[in-house]
Amino acid sequence: MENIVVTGGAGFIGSHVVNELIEKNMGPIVIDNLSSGKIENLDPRALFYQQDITDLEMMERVFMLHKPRYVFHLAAQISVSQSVKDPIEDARINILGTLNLLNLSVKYGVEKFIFSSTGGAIYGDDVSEIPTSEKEFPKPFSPYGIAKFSVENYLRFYSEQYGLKYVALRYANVYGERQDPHGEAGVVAIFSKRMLANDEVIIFGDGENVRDYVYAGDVAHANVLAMEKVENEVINIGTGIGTSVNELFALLKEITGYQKEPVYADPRPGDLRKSILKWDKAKELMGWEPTVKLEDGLVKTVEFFRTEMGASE
Ligand SMILES: O=c1ccn([C@@H]2O[C@H](COP(=O)(O)OP(=O)(O)O[C@H]3O[C@H](CO)[C@H](O)[C@H](O)[C@H]3O)[C@@H](O)[C@H]2O)c(=O)[nH]1
Repeated sequence: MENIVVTGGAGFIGSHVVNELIEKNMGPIVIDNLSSGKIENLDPRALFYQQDITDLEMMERVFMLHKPRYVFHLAAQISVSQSVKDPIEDARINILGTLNLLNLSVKYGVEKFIFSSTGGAIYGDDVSEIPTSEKEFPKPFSPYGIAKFSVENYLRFYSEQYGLKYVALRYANVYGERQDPHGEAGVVAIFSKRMLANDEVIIFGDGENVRDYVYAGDVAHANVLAMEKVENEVINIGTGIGTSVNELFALLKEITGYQKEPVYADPRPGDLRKSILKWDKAKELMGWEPTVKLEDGLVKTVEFFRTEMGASE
């Protein structure tokens, strides 16, 4: 069996990638420091190292031992607002941690490096077209987006200099089972959990900010297709469909049976007004398309939180 490393495999999106690989009988080796990932997220059939990507010595041991053919890199400092508060820490993990993995990938002969980048945080607000394609030159507005774009540039360098093949996937707003609703996580997880607990739901601003919500299972599938079908490309992964926070609230209200009205609060500083991604390139190059409609994905997500909350009562 080919060895495949998934960093961040105990995290939200990473655990979906792990599941998809296991379904395909490609049991992966997971590296995760459990800073935001959880052991419960992880399929027990995956081989697990609780290690930090910034620890070069430990990373080298894993690479030396397993000589992976493919690396899916999803471990990251995931909070945009945290990156604004502490750009150095964000860069330490998201840039320097990634460079550790890139150096080791070259040294130990990794065939392809599949990187989780961002669509929402990379293009910024001032775009020439919405839905936005990969042709748009990135103008990231946060240290988080700057770090992701830096890594994309390093990937190009490593491929030209050392022949390391790569794919960078720029995700829209990913939602689904196992998203962590605490702190800075995505709006779908936050709203779902609050509605199920009958807590207040807060909408920042007027609720007309628009996002492109893509289901985590579809994102996981895009990762596996990227491994199999393309090289040295940057590819958007989204649905091309925009949904406002007010619309999202209404959909989740219906699904959960929530009775309260939302509480409108001040706009969140730095929030984009509108972000929607074109996904034609993903279709063209690797035959990917979003398969789970938002309504259906929300039902699955709410079901997950309902079960999880029931289990912890
Ligand atoms: O309690 C909340 C939480 C969010 N929102 C609104 O919901 C929309 C989406 O916010 P998210 O925090 O879910 O996501 P962002 O669009 O800010 O996206 C950022 O946060 C995401 C977290 O899932 C990803 O990291 C993504 O890459 C990054 O750009 C925004 O208009 C936000 O103001 C609310 O109204 N109430």
